[in-house]
Amino acid sequence: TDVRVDVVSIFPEYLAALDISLVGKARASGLLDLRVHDLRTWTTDRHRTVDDTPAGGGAGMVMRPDVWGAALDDVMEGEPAHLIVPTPSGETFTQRTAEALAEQERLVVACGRYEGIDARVVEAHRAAGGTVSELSIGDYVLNGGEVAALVMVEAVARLLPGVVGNPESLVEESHGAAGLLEYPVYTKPPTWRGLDVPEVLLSGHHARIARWRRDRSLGRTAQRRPDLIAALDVSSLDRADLDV
Ligand SMILES: Nc1nc2cc(Br)ccc2s1
Repeated sequence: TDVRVDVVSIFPEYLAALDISLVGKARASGLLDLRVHDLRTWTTDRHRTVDDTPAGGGAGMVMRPDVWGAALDDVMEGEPAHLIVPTPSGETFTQRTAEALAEQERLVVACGRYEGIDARVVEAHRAAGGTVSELSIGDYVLNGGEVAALVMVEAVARLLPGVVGNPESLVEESHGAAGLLEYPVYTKPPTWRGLDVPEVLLSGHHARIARWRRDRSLGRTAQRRPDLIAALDVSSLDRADLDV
């Protein structure tokens, strides 16, 4: 069944990038029903106010629960959609998260700005029986959730059957099932600016090529992401890999 994704933001034009390329094709082909909404649609005053001062004081502004509540009620149309709230204080969004979200039929992404959204919006959704994921795309602070929404929607959309032309290309990739980083890739010409493609890749020996690639993935992962080595499911490596 097709996936419906609704994104609510005060900068809906930020999400226009999703009209391009893969996600754009998925939308055009009906695989992905992506709708973007302007939060200010649900404001109640002449100034279309979405924020107010933080309870307990402090700098910045907080997004109002009443405006968000009205928006999410409308967007969800009574259906129990999974609510995603990008936030620097969220759990880290990983490829595993993307795989889990790609199983959902409906996703609603609430893009916060300022210091965030009044916590009661998430609390009310849970109290109404809804599910919520508060997710961060990394340990850096953005100015709002829109960039995170772009990242998450793309990461999920490309996992939907039919979105990526060749599903094969989904198998071998960084952070894939094996949990390793990708090996370096080459194409023609065999020599370029005095630099050669590694001989083994031109040898036609598929077992050797596979071994070279596995070695390079392991080496790269150990070098750049030792944290992934710790998490590595050793059983996914065949014996030949271990006598490195
Ligand atoms: N890493 C992230 N930073 C931010 C900042 C704001 Br403001 C909203 C969402 C996110 S996700």
